Amino acid sequence: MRYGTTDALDGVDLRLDRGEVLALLGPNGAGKTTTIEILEGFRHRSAGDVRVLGSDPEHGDEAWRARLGVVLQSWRDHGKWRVRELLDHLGRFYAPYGTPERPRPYDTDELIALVGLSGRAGSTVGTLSGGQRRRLDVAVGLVGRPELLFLDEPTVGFDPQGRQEFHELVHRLAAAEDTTILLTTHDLDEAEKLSDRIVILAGGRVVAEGSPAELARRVAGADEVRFSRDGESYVRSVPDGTEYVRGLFARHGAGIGELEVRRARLEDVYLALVRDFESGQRTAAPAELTATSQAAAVADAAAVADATEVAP
Ligand SMILES: Nc1ncnc2c1ncn2[C@@H]1O[C@H](COP(=O)(O)OP(=O)(O)OP(=O)(O)O)[C@@H](O)[C@H]1O
Repeated sequence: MRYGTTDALDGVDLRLDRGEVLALLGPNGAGKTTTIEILEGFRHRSAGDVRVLGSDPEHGDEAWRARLGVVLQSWRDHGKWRVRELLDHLGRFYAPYGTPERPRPYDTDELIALVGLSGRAGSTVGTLSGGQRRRLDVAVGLVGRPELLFLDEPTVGFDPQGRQEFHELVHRLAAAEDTTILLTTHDLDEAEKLSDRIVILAGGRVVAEGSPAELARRVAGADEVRFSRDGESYVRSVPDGTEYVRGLFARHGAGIGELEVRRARLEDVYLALVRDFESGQRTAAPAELTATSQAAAVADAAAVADATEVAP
């Protein structure tokens, strides 16, 4: 994807399997939104091959579109509609595309309950709080019971309880409804909790890819062990915390106190990778992290060259 003379995405190659939850992470301007807008068919790519649910998004018809759910970063209109009315209305567009396995649309009240808006079903959209508005955005994305759901920073403005309920919803959608989910977030804890696989973009390129655990293992001296002995405090950075602690007790037994083991978190890997990238040390994913799974392709994006934009 090129804007003018700037490559916003270069050589991005990704694949999602049915029922998989993939999180796209990366600093501001990394190319996350551009990637998902290309996959949604909202943006003409400059070059490269893309297949989403078997079709090129630029040529996707209504029946194809009905199988997708989209939650954009922000969406402001319909202020005078009431929550139930709006979802009822939008749901009607999906009715012709229902199948026995995937009845469309969702029952409106069931959907409202699913996103935790039952108390506001009769309220006008303009009177919702920021977090409630975001829940409605998620409901709009879900109303057609999508097979593939795009979520661009879905939990911005959610309170902790809303966030947890949303995480449960995502797990339920992926497990019970086999919904494939591609999400972007700046919340690394959220990415770690929600996703089967994480792709980290920086400067329009994939700089790392793997499960949260695989990525966490990438940090050298991954575990941090803190303890005290004879009144002195120690901090050690070691590859395997369990083995180190075993040795510690074998040598010093009851002399060890205040033990704390901290495993490497996704946040450590993420910050290290982005720092490397920004200092010019890393421009592409390490080979061992780029192997992707072989199962059915849902989305495949690649890019370089010249571009025009289409309105969503
Ligand atoms: N319509 C546009 N015209 C020109 N450049 C654009 C356009 N849209 C995005 N860009 C540029 O493309 C790059 C990627 O932007 P994108 O919005 O995809 O990043 P992002 O990873 O989603 O960022 P954020 O985390 O801030 O949402 C940025 O450098 C941005 O300035």
